Formats: sequence, structure tokens, C-alpha cells
Amino acid sequence: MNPVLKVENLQKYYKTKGAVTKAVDNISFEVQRGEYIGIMGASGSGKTTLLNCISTIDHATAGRIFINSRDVTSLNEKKLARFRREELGFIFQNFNLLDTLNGRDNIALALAINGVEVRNIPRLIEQVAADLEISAILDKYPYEMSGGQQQRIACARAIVTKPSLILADEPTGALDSKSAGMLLDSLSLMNEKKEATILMVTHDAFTASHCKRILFIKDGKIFNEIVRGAKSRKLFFDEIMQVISFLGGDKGHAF
Ligand SMILES: Nc1ncnc2c1ncn2[C@@H]1O[C@H](COP(=O)(O)OP(=O)(O)OP(=O)(O)O)[C@@H](O)[C@H]1O
Repeated sequence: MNPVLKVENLQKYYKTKGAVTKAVDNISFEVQRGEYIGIMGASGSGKTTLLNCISTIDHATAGRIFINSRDVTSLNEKKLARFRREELGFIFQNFNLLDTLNGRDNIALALAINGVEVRNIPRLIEQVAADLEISAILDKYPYEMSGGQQQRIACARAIVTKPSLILADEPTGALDSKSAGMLLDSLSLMNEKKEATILMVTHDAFTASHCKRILFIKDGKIFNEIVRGAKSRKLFFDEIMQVISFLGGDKGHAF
């Protein structure tokens, strides 16, 4: 089966005042359907640049990115906008819910924008809410929800359109540890129950320990890769911390 994501010799250089920064320096990797992959690395290592290229928000300097076998580096802006809507789901650090809509309508909007028939929308929302165990908060407005609850609505919004790939940028960054735990449970449910393919950028070793595989980025290159396999989450966490200390991060907040 073709990978959901194939990154091939990706490079992204920034030129500022005569100097060139190689933010992404010849990175290649693949993500298979149903994977839950984390990207870790110190501040400035190139994680966000890599994610922005994959999410088609930024243009690569060289190399190719295939999502569901489509070369997104060759699509024009109009096709990209449609591609993003149909094939990608996004979870941001700051939730990005619309304040004037309740949870249900925030999720409904994603479906409506994708052209889903109005009569099918309530059923799809009930289903995703049951799967992610958020039925009780659907009628709340964002200001009535905790950060963790908002982020779980954002998860539902990201997955309800059945995207090929869900991209999460520091999804636990703005959450306290209890809310982060709830959100991580939602992501694991999405991955296990709905076979969602998730790529998540994070600084945090606890967050990363919920992934099945982690790529470590250093100076724009892949420095190391570790796979959870049959290991417990705790053992995987210890392994992540070992790589981090090798890379020079501190213990409390990973990098
Ligand atoms: N628009 C830009 N113009 C010039 N240089 C940039 C730009 N964006 C990022 N960079 C540089 O590219 C490198 C990688 O930055 P990037 O934001 O991808 O790192 P990161 O790993 O996501 O860091 P952080 O964890 O702090 O968000 C850094 O050296 C950064 O200064």
C-alpha cells in the first residue's frame, strides 16, 4: 500500500541579509496509514518549517511531498486550498475554534465547508462525539469550555471530514497536565478507533510518548528515529528522554 505521506529530499532555505538558513536540510521519510508519528527537536531545529511544508502552508525550496500519492509541491494555490480542505485535518496549539459557535456548530462548519449534505451532518457529529467521548460538551460555547475540552472539539473537527492525514502542532502546548492527558486520550482514540494517521510536532516528552514512532530533528536533518513497538508508554518515555539528553535538552520540558 502507498504511504499516506512521503517526504522526498525536502529542503527549505531562508535567505536573510545575505545569510542562508537551512531550516530543513534534505529530509526524507514516509508515514503509513494508521501511524501516529511525533516530530521532536530543539527550538530552531526546523520542526515548524517541516510541518508547514507538509501542510502546504509553506513552499519547499527543493524536494517533493506526496500525500495520498499526490505531489503537493506541484499544485497551484487554488488546488492546494481544496486539497487542504479535503485531505488534511489540523489541530493547533491555540485551538482555533470560532467563539460565536458552540462545539457542535464548530464541527458542523468543517463538514459544511467540505460540501457534506446538511441532512447527514447531525449523524456524523453524534458519531464523532461518541467516539471521542465529548457528547456532553457539544452544546457549550468555547468560552464555557476548559482548554482541554476546546482542544477535544478541535480534534473532532479535524477528524470528522475523514482526512488522509491529521497534522498537530504542539497540541498540548497551551494545556495544563490534566487537560493535556484528556487531549492525548482523544488523539489515541482517533488513531486506534478511527485509524486516523497523525503527525504531531511537540517539545514535550510525555506528549510524544503517546506516539508510535518519533523522528528527532537536529539542524534541519533527521538525527534519530525511535519506535514504540510493544514497549509500555513509560519505557518509551524513558527512551525519548535518553535521546533528548543525548541531544542536549533539559529534563523538565524536554528541549
Ligand atoms: N521566515 C523565516 N525567515 C528566516 N528564517 C526562518 C524563518 N522561519 C524559520 N527560520 C529559521 O529556520 C530555522 C528553523 O525554524 P523552525 O521555526 O522551523 O524551528 P522549530 O524547530 O519549529 O523551533 P521552535 O520549537 O522554537 O518553534 C531557525 O533557525 C529559524 O530561525
